[in-house]
Amino acid sequence: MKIIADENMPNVEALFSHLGTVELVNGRNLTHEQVKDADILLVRSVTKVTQALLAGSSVRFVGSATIGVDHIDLEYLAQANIAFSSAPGCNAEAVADYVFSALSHLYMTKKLPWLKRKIGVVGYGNVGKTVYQRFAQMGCEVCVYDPFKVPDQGDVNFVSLAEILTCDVISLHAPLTTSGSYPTKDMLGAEELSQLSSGVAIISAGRGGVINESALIERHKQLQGNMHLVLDVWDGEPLINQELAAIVDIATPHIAGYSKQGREKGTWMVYLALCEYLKIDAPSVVRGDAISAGWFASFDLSIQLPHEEVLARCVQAIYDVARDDVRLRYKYRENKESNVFDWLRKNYVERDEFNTCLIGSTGDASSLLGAIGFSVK
Ligand SMILES: NC(=O)C1=CN([C@@H]2O[C@H](COP(=O)(O)OP(=O)(O)OC[C@H]3O[C@@H](n4cnc5c(N)ncnc54)[C@H](O)[C@@H]3O)[C@@H](O)[C@H]2O)C=CC1
Ligand SMILES: O=C(O)C(=O)[C@H](O)COP(=O)(O)O
Repeated sequence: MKIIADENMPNVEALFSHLGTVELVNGRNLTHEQVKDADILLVRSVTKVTQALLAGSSVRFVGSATIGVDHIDLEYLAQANIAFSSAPGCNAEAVADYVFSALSHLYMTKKLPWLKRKIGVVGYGNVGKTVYQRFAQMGCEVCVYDPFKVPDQGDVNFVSLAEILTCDVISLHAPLTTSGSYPTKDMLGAEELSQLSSGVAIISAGRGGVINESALIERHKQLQGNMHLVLDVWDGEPLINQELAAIVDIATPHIAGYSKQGREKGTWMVYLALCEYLKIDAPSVVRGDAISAGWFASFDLSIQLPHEEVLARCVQAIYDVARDDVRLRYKYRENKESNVFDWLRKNYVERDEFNTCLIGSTGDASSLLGAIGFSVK
């Protein structure tokens, strides 16, 4: 059996080699020629899986080690009887960590006191729910907009998009969609952005294109720069709008989900799905072999203040989003080519999830850290 796999899937050879021959490829430039005699295709979000890529090939299973599926023509796969599996939720914790690292950065650099502000989350799927629940458990005033969720889910504070636009912090976790009753393409356009107040913080870690970038630049001008912007995703990746990158607080190359554990979970979930499709028992590889432990086993806090600075110091010890912003800006200064974006992603400096680290004391600060995603005793 021939398996073609994106070279950026961690552990792919170790996990899949017993099923067939694994050939690693650059997913961004994958061609029909490369896949035509493969049986299994394993991709990440940079490969457009379309009829043009697969028609006439022997591929019968496509696995995407990602949450988002906007790069996959699902209709074509169904019609061509090609099985498909993605990795729902694999990196939801990683994206939530990114959000809290971004807020920690805004606190440490601009003293933005987010704990007491009104927070709005867009999208209540695996990522949005994780982010929402972290804020809710911390006692923050948080609301969420998701037109596809019926507002009967316990005490979740579902609101309209108009209300989200009144929030002090807005975190976007909707997929990119261009059809249906609530398409997300340009969901935050000029009209919506005009509702935002001065001093708002926007974190965009869903998909590029959900915010209209020209309208965002314009609104930033109108507010005389009094907006805090954290962008992980961009319209037209792997190119990024340099005018926009220049005005944002944090610019990263679509790596919000790139924790070591999140990426490993993606490969692992697709591996289990393929074993199921092939009707074979996944051999004695247990989850613990496929998902790494973190570098810092635990922290013992000597301070118990429930304060953004205590949270920020712990968060930044595990993952400081500023390092990814600095790397991006440095690389683009050196080289303006489009491959900078993919280079940064391919050569990503590993990071762990907060949950790999145990907080070794009790009290207000440790319960907030538990809510933020750390493990607590
Ligand atoms: N930056 C990164 O590295 C990553 C980005 N993502 C992106 O984040 C998105 C969300 O991830 P998950 O929560 O796991 O996906 P999910 O599929 O579990 O949930 C998406 C949610 O968005 C909602 N939604 C759809 N249209 C909406 C609209 N117009 N307004 C508000 N909500 C809407 C859906 O009802 C659903 O509840 C993914 O589709 C993916 O594009 C995911 C992982 C990593
Ligand atoms: O899971 C998703 O959805 C994502 O956005 C991925 O984390 C993006 O990573 P790549 O698949 O582009 O490596």
